[in-house]
Amino acid sequence: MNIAVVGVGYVGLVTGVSLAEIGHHVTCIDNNKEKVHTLQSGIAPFFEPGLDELMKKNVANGRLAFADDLSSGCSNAEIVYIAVGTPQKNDGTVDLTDIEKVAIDLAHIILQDMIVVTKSTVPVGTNEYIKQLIDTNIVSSASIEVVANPEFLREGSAIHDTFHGDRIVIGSNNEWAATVIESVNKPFDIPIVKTDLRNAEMIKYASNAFLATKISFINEIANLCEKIGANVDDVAYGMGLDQRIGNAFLQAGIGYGGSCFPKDTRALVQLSGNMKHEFQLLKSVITINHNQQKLLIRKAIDRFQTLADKRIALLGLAFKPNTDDMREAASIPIVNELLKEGVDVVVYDPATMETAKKIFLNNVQYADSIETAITGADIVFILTEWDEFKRLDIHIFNQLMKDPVVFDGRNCFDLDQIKKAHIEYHSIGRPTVYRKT
Ligand SMILES: NC(=O)C1=CN([C@@H]2O[C@H](COP(=O)(O)OP(=O)(O)OC[C@H]3O[C@@H](n4cnc5c(N)ncnc54)[C@H](O)[C@@H]3O)[C@@H](O)[C@H]2O)C=CC1
Ligand SMILES: O=C(O)[C@H]1O[C@H](OP(=O)(O)OP(=O)(O)OC[C@H]2O[C@@H](n3ccc(=O)[nH]c3=O)[C@H](O)[C@@H]2O)[C@H](O)[C@@H](O)[C@@H]1O
Repeated sequence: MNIAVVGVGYVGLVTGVSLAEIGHHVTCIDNNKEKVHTLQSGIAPFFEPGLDELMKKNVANGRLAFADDLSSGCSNAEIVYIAVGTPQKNDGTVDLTDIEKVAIDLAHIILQDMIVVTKSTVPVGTNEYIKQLIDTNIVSSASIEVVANPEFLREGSAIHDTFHGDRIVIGSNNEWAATVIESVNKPFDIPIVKTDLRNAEMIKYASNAFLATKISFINEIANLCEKIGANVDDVAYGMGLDQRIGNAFLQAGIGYGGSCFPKDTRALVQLSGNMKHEFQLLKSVITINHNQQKLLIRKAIDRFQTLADKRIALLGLAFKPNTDDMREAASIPIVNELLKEGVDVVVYDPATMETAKKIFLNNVQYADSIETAITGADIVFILTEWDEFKRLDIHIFNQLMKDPVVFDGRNCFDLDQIKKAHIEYHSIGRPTVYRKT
């Protein structure tokens, strides 16, 4: 089918490329001309494993194109996907400005009947609002139907997730539109859940909130494990074997970040508040996460009393490995707090250095390798579990630091391995390993 995708961010670009890969003719549209220009020159505007190859392949076979203008980009489209951002406002509610703009702009250019599919994460009721906005502003006699098709991909494995997802949710109050979108997605060969608009919107928020809850839960267990002398990795393994619990999302650490869990959990708390329903559990999940992000600093202050004038090397700035995204990464509050404590901060990340420079400016030093970062450091904080860190020969800390003290916020190393090295090692929810004297 002929499909237009509006918004070429993580979700829009991956959606457009994947729909082209399964045989549709897709035009990806963005109002950021620079982004479109970059895409037209064959370069993806962000790092995502496997995306470049698939993008180039489908541009070359004529199924994928890019446009910076809604009208020309949608000229042949039978279906338009909306994948623009839905950021958070200061009060925690969702900012629907971009969604509203796309809906009204579409109403001005739609000339033939069309299905409008929302990929963006939007509060319950938004798809009905989109239909109402288009219906009241439409200039032609065409009619539209709306479908909520929330996205479940993860950054860093977006292509894999799209082709091997657990389910595709198709929400519509119109059976015909739902059936068309079901057939569009059939080649993915992934179980399809057909439901109504509100259920589909709620499935997305409930899923993200549940995953965030799992993370805060295991982090609380980790904090308790430290106090009672247990090891959270072993505890999580033992819990996860129970299929009712499952082993995914039980990795203890310094909390969740990224462009979605923090925003979507706050939005759901807000949405419940609007319905005069206090979502106590989710509020606690958010508070636990907030505290967890600063855990390494509390541990370091307990250990050293003051961090003033210490040189601390941060390994990892991205909110998780395999992405150059630092949105709501734990590294940001950690750096800000360390600077307040008077710490001399040096940072290294395999993918986010350019982004980091825009955030931390001249307030930190930027290293071009792990070795440069840790040379002469008093303390190392590990904030992201990049493979590059997990594969490190841990003796490197002895070689390049005087009295190596490592605070690992992602449990990158096995404790038995650490015991063989001559370092002091603090991790999350596991016993501290002290240097042999
Ligand atoms: N990033 C992720 O991993 C996931 C994101 N989501 C949701 O998907 C939505 C999009 O997220 P991202 O792709 O991360 O956003 P993003 O911020 O990376 O990209 C949004 C794009 O929309 C463009 N845009 C904004 N207004 C426009 C307009 N009027 N016309 C054309 N283009 C316009 C922007 O220039 C930008 O390129 C959000 O609602 C997010 O919550 C859902 C699942 C995963
Ligand atoms: O709505 C969204 O945008 C997406 O949000 C998450 O995807 P993403 O944010 O890309 O990354 P995750 O792999 O879920 O990790 C999120 C955060 O949780 C942390 N995390 C994850 C898993 C875990 O066990 N422990 C843990 O601390 C990660 O370090 C990271 O900071 C969801 O996993 C996707 O299904 C969803 O589509």
